[in-house]
Amino acid sequence: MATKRKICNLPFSCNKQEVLHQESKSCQQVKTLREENLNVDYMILFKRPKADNLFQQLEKDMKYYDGDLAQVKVYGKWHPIPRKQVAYGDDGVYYKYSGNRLPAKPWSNVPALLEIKKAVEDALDKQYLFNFVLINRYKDGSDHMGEHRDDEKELAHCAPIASVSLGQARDFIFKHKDNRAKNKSRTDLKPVSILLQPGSLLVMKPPTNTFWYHSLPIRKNVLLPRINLTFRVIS
Ligand SMILES: O=C(O)CCC(=O)C(=O)O
Ligand SMILES: [Fe+2]
Repeated sequence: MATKRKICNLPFSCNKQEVLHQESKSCQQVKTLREENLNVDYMILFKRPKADNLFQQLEKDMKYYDGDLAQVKVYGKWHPIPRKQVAYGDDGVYYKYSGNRLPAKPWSNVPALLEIKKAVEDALDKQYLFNFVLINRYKDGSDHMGEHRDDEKELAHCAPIASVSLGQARDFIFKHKDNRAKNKSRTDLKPVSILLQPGSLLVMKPPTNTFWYHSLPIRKNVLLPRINLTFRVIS
């Protein structure tokens, strides 16, 4: 069974984004991405060759979903996902995502996951204990993830989503909900792009996912695989 735990060590209000993250002693440099209601930090968590070594361990040990769990529902229709996906986490935790109910496999099946989770929690000054990670593997630049917000109600509203990238660097793009194809009422809020390097940690803090979509677009010139791990707190 999923256990309930105290999730927020600090009081959070959407007007006080600055309380959520203090720079970790282990991180040299934090790049901050700030826009209206966009509150994102970026840092290198694992240097080479450590990042390459973790990538190889995950390639060896990770078992991705197949069958129904490898599909997503878009506008009521099921499609194969354009990448591979799996979730790991605490016993009994699951995540409802794009029409699927993803049950977490045990952390202990993949020792490198526990090491990465600890490094992420340390980088965030142990303010959050993550009980779930969604993992996506992009075999090359044709695999991708469309524009979405991670705003499911099961996600603890006060906690960030901590995204670790390994393998090939890929572009990642934020778009404000009021400056997308169908609604351009805020054209002053331009898309924000960042190249996610191997070994990097991107911390998407509230209220980013309420206001900004993000995507990993197709990049035909990318020939090598990438693994992304989004650590989450499911309440
Ligand atoms: O692969 C990435 O960097 C994006 C992953 C993502 O947005 C997600 O898992 O929700
Ligand atoms: Fe996402």
